[in-house]
Amino acid sequence: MSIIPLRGKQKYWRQNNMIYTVTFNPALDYVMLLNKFESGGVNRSKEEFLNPGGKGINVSMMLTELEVDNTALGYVAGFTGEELVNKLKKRNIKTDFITLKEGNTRINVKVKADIESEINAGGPDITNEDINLLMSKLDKLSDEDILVLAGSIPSSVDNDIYEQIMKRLNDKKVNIAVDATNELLLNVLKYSPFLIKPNHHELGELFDVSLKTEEDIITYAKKLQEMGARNILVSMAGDGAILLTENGEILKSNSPKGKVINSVGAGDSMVAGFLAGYLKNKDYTEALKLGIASGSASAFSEGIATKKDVDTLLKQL
Ligand SMILES: Nc1ncnc2c1ncn2[C@@H]1O[C@H](COP(=O)(O)OP(=O)(O)OP(=O)(O)O)[C@@H](O)[C@H]1O
Ligand SMILES: O=P(O)(O)OC[C@@]1(O)O[C@H](CO)[C@@H](O)[C@@H]1O
Repeated sequence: MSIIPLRGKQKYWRQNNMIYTVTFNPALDYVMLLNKFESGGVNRSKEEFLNPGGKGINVSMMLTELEVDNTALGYVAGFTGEELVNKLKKRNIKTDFITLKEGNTRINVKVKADIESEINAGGPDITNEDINLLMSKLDKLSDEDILVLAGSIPSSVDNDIYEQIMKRLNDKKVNIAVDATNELLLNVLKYSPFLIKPNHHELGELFDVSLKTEEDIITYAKKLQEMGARNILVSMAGDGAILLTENGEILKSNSPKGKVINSVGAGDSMVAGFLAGYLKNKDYTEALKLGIASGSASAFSEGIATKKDVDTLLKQL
C-alpha cells in the first residue's frame, strides 16, 4: 500500500492498493436494550436496533466511515442476506459477496441490560464450490494489499480455512490481519500475520491462564509474537489496549471515558481504526490512537460509530 500525500480538501492521502475484509458468517445484529434481564421470565425491550453485523463487515463499515477504501467479501444468503446487502448499500459499503444457494444469513441477538449477553446463530452452510469462488477472488489480491480475516467459521467450513487462505497468499506481500480465537488464531501465526487483536480474556484462553496484570498481558502477547505474529494489539475494553509492534515497541493507551451504549463491534472498529491510522504514515502510535478512538466511539454508539464521533474522541487522547 503506498500513500501519496494529497493537497485536496476531502482526503489528505491517496490509497493505491486495496483493503479487503472477509466475513464467512455475516449477520444482522438484533440489539435489544433492556433495563434488566430476567432469565426465565418474559422480558420486554425498551429499544431495538437491527444493525449489519459480522466482524469483517464491522471492520468495513468503520473503514468506510474513516474514508478508507475497502471491499467486504464473504457470504450472504436468503432474505436476511438481502436485507444485510440493502443496509450496507445505504451506508455506501462496497461489497463483493457470494450468494449461497440455500439458507439465510443469521440473526444474532444482542441483549444489553445490566450486563451484555449475546446469542450468535450458526449460519448457513457453505459448500466447497462456494469456498472455491472466494479463493478465486482472493487470488486477485496484489502485493501490499491488506486482507482482514475476522470472525468465527461456520461448522460447514474446515476450521483451518484462515490457514489455507494465508498459505495460498504466502508468496504475495499481502498484509493480513486476523481477528479470531483459539485454534483458528494459533494456527495462522506461522504465516506471520501483520496484525492480531485478541482481547485480554482471549489472550489468556490461548494459554489457559488468567491474566491479571499488564505485565502478564505483555508476557503472553510476546509469546504470540515469538510464534510469528508481527503486531499484537491486546484490547482491554474500558481499560484501553496494549500494542506490541514488530519494531519491538510496547505501547499502551487508556480508553476515553463515556457512556457505553452497545459495545458490539467495538473490537472490530478498533481493528479498522488501527489499519486506517497505520496507513497514513506507518506510525504505530498513530495507529493505536485511531484504533482506541474508533473502538471507544463505537462502544458509545448504537452501532458502528461515525467519523465525527471518532474525531471527537481522538482529540481527547
Ligand atoms: N467500556 C468501554 N469504555 C471505553 N472504551 C471501550 C469500552 N469497551 C470497549 N471500548 C473500546 O473498544 C476497544 C475494544 O474493546 P474490547 O476489548 O471489548 O474488544 P472486543 O472484546 O474485541 O470487543 P467486541 O467483541 O465487543 O467487539 C477497547 O480497546 C476500547 O478502545
Ligand atoms: O460469531 P462470530 O463470527 O464470532 O461473531 C459475530 C459477531 O458477534 O461479531 C460482531 C461483533 O464483533 C457482531 O457484529 C456479530 O454478531
